[in-house]
Amino acid sequence: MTARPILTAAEMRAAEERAIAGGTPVELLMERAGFGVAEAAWRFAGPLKTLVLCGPGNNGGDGYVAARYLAQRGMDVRVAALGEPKAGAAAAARAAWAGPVVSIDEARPAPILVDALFGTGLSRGLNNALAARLASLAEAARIRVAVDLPSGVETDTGALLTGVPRFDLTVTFATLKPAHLLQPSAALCGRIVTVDIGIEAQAPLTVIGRPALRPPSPQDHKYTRGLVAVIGGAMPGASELAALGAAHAGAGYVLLLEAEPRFGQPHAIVRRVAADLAKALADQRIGALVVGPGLGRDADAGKALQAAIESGRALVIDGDALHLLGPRRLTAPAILTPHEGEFRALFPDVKHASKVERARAAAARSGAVIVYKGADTVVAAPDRRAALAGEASVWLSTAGTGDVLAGAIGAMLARGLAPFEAAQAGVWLHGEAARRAGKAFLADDLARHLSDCL
Ligand SMILES: NC(=O)C1=CN([C@@H]2O[C@H](COP(=O)(O)OP(=O)(O)OC[C@H]3O[C@@H](n4cnc5c(N)ncnc54)[C@H](O)[C@@H]3O)[C@@H](O)[C@H]2O)[C@@H](O)CC1
Ligand SMILES: [K+]
Repeated sequence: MTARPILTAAEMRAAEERAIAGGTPVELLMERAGFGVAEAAWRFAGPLKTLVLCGPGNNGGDGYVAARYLAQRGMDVRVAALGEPKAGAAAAARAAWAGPVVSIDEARPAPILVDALFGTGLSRGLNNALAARLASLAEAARIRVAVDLPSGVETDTGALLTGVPRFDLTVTFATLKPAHLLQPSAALCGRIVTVDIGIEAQAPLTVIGRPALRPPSPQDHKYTRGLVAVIGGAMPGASELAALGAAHAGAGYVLLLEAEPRFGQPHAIVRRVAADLAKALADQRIGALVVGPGLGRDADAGKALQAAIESGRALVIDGDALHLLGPRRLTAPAILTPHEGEFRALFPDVKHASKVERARAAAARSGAVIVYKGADTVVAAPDRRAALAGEASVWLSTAGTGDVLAGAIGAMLARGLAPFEAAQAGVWLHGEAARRAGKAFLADDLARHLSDCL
C-alpha cells in the first residue's frame, strides 16, 4: 500500500495549479470541494438548520457552493459573510448563491455551523472580534463543520494563530495537510473527511500507515526473525519493558545485557551479565541494539553508550542515552526517539516553528532517523523524508510506554527493515496496541497488545 501524502499550503497550491494547467478549471475544483462539504455535512449531521460563514477567499467560495447544495437538499441554510469575494471562482460561487447574505455580526446561530472563513490561505490570526464571534456561534451550534481547516489554524505547523473552537467534522480536499495531524490543531478538527476533487497529490511527508510485515515463513528461525539486544542499566524496569516490547513485536530472540545477575519474567527473554560489553556486542547475530531505557546517566552509562556506538550495530537510542549522546553524528544506522524535553536538550538550536521541520533538521544534523514523540509523533530521515502518525491514544502518556516503543522499533530493525521504515512500523504498532489496550493501561499491558497488531 502506498503511503498517503500530506501537503503543505504551498504544495497544495502547486498541485491545484498543475490541475488547472492540465485542463480542470478552478471553478470545477471549487464546485467539487463545496459539493463534498455539503454531502459530508449532511451525512454527518442530518437535516438541521445550517449557518455557513464565508470568508473573502476560496475557502469562502467553497462555503457558498456548499450552501447551494445543502439548500438543494431542502435544508434551511443561511449564509453570513466577511465581505464580498473580489474576483475569480469565489466571486462566481457567491453569485451562484441565490439566498440572502448577512454580515457575520448579524448572523443568528444555527444547530449546524459551517466555518468557511479561512483555509490554507490564512496568513495571520483572526482579529479579536471575529475570533470571538466564531467562538460564540460555534458554542451555540450543536455540530461544527470546518471547511478544509478550522479558521485560525496555521496549515503547515498546526499552530493556533488565535483561539479556535473545537470542531466535530473537518472536510478537507485531495489529501491531508500537516495541521490535521499536528498538535494543537489536530485535536480541534474532529473527524476528518477527505474529498477527492481531482487533484494529484505527492509529497515527501506521508501518513504513517499499517506496515506490511510478512509473517514468519517455515524456513525462518529465531535468528532470521531478528535478535534484539537491550543494554540494561540503573533502572532495570525500563530495559525490561524495552525487551518485552521487542519480544511482543515479533523479535526471534531478545537478549538483555545487564550489569549484575538477576532473574525475571518472562523467561523467554535471555538475561546475560556482560562484563565485557564490547565483546558481547561483537556478536554478528545482533540485528538491533536498544540503548537508553533505564540506562542511567553516570560514567558507566556513558561507557555503555560508547560501546554501543562503537559496535557498529543498528541502534535505537532512547531515554537516558539521548542525554548522554551530545551533538555527535552517527555513522551506523540509528534511530533516536526523543520526546519534547529530550529533543530540546539534544538539539537546543533547532527552533523551526513546524515540528516536522524540527525533526528533519535534527535528522540531517545527527545522521539518524528521528522519532520525535508526542501526541503527534513525527518520524524524519536525514534525506528529508518524513511521516506523521495518526491521532494517538491519550492514555499513552504514562511511564514506560516509551521504553516499549524503543523495543518495538528494535524488533523492526532486527527483522531487516531500513531505519526510516522500522521507525514508522514501530510507531504504528505502538499506537495501534495503545488503542487496543484501552484506558489506564500499564506499559506491560501495552507491550502484550503489540502481538495482536502484527
Ligand atoms: N488549493 C486548492 O486546490 C483548492 C482550494 N480550495 C479552497 O481554497 C482555500 C484556499 O483559498 P485562498 O488561498 O483563497 O485562501 P483562504 O480562503 O484561506 O483565505 C485567503 C483570504 O483571506 C485573507 N486573509 C488571510 N488571513 C486573514 C486574516 N487573518 N484575517 C482576514 N483576512 C485574512 C487573504 O488576504 C485572502 O484574501 C482552501 O483552504 C480551500 O478551502 C478549494 O476551492 C478547492 C481547490
Ligand atoms: K475554514
